[in-house]
Amino acid sequence: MANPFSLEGKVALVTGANTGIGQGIAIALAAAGADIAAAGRSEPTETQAAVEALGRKFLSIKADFGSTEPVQRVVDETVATFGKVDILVNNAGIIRRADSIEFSEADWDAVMDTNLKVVFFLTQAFAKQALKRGGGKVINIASLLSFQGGIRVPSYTAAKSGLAGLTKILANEWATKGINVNAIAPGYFDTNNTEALRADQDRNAAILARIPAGRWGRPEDIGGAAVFLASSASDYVQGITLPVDGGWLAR
Ligand SMILES: NC(=O)c1ccc[n+]([C@@H]2O[C@H](COP(=O)([O-])OP(=O)(O)OC[C@H]3O[C@@H](n4cnc5c(N)ncnc54)[C@H](O)[C@@H]3O)[C@@H](O)[C@H]2O)c1
Ligand SMILES: O=C(O)C(=O)C[C@H](O)[C@H](O)CO
Repeated sequence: MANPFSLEGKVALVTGANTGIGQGIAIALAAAGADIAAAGRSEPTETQAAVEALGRKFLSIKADFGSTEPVQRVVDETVATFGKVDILVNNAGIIRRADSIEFSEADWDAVMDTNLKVVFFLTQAFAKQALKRGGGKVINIASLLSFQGGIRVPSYTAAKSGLAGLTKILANEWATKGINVNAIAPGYFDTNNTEALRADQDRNAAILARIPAGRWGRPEDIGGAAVFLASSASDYVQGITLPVDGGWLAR
């Protein structure tokens, strides 16, 4: 039996792959055999070196996902270099924290645009080329706040809950057309995104006390779930949001 987790010959487009969770995912996909197109606004970092050390190709695409402007270009540039895109990982995302009573329209729009609207239109651009080629895999990076309310993050919770719903509708639409659409819900991971939470001693302690695994997640904790959802091992898995949370939701 062929290895169902192999990504040999596959091309993955990962947004926000130069840091944190996106970096963990890009390196794991490369270790499973995929070439990587990394689209985002930051410079290539150790992600590029790690992917190339694994013998895979790495393409860096500059893109600001604060609007839908770059979505078609990002898919086109990946296809121009690699001939196709098999796997899309919608990882780039932002968070804004404030009480709902004073939450600004600018912060609402920024989070909803980057974390939800742009994800939809990038996925649409990806699917147009994937459908012509017989299919592909979409992985959306959701959150525990796809399931729970959270604290002082109204637009983030709305966007990540919406992303779990979007994952289901797209899975429904494309399940017979060879595209799998699933999501991963990371728990509390030690990245830029959560720096402010670790800087607050009380909040940090409360978070750690609630995680059965007893520690923050690390970027390398997320790769296995991404390889599963990117590979033929998950061909009959559709529309799920898979927690990778050290047991947070089990508590
Ligand atoms: N850290 C956590 O605990 C946690 C938990 C659940 C979900 N997430 C999600 O994981 C994803 C990655 O976040 P992270 O924790 O690795 O933090 P991070 O800040 O290191 O990563 C976010 C990435 O998205 C990119 N990005 C953000 N806005 C962008 C824009 N307008 N254009 C282009 N790129 C942009 C950043 O450059 C960065 O590379 C996000 O969607 C986040 O919501 C994080
Ligand atoms: O609750 C917060 O303030 C967060 O930062 C949420 C985390 O980033 C994460 O999305 C939880 O899964």
